[in-house]
Amino acid sequence: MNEDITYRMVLGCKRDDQFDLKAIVEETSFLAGAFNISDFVPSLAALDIQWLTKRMRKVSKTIDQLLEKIIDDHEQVAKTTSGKQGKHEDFVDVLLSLMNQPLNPNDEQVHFLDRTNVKAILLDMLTAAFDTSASSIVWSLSELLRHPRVMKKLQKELQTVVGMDRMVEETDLPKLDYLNMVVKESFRLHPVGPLLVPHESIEDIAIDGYDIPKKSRIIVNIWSIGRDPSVWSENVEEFYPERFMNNNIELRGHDFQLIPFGSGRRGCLGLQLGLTTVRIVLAQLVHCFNWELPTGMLPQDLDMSEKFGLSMSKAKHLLAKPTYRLL
Ligand code: HEM
Repeated sequence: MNEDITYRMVLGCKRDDQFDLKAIVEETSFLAGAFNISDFVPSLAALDIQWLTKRMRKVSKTIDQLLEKIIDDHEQVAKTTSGKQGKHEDFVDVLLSLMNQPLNPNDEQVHFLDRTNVKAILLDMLTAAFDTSASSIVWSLSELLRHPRVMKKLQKELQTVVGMDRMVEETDLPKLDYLNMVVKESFRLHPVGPLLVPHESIEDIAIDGYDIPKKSRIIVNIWSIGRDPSVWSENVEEFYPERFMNNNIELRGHDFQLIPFGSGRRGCLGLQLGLTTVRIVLAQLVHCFNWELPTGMLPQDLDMSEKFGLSMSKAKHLLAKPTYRLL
């Protein structure tokens, strides 16, 4: 489902079965976050002893073919619909409309965007959008399966606010306070970007007695912040959404104890979309279905190990049996 949403949202088209987007994005994220010994011993780079460069070349060729095809298709459609009224424009169309525009009216040679830039932006959006929402939903549902009390309470809220004769809609989301707390609690324990993306300090600064010079590479470990008892309290390892009951801690980057989307200028630009996707999909899964773990498995036995990469997903797939529950 997430693959379909991403295709439509970023590429403005239906899924192309010729390409396995999930595998492409997973391989790209793995390679981007992989430990590369040549970063520390540059003289080994030419040997490519971990075969990372070889794999990167292979995946980059596949990505290029996919993006070239998407751009070609959009250019074809643009030619045939040019000048027609009511033409629907998607994200790729907007980027293409900016392609080859002069950045400076007095200098025709320097362009705002070229074809390579367009492909890079599309790849950035695909990798940033694809795994993040899906992983967050899997983590949240897994925590609900491990905590039947929370699952029941959430189902009760959905039953009261939405009823049992229709599905949850986006307009219901502001009324679903407990859902909001469940999602925050899940992001606290399982941020899909545990180290955000590397930032750079723009001025000299001292934090807690440590001097950090201007232009330092800054890695913010939000995974640790989310599990720091001095920030949250003693029951920090427990999945307990009620901790958000009487406070205004938000996910938008103002409350530094909870920044799963980062903060500031380089924070996630898909925050609103990602958050809405996680909330609506989780709400529908919990509202439409009762969930059971495989026979004999107890909630506390559910494996919650993490797979570390550029994004942090669950190491083992979640297996659970749904039973439809709406009227
Ligand atoms: C639950 C879903 C998502 C989560 C948890 C998430 C999380 C993040 C995080 C932690 C960062 C790095 C921020 C920083 O270092 O300060 C980021 C960056 C980014 N995200 Fe998301 N994201 C999600 C969904 C999306 C979606 C749906 C899109 C696009 C439609 C998107 C586009 C981006 C982009 C383009 C950046 C890079 C921004 C920059 O470097 O300027 N994200 N995201």
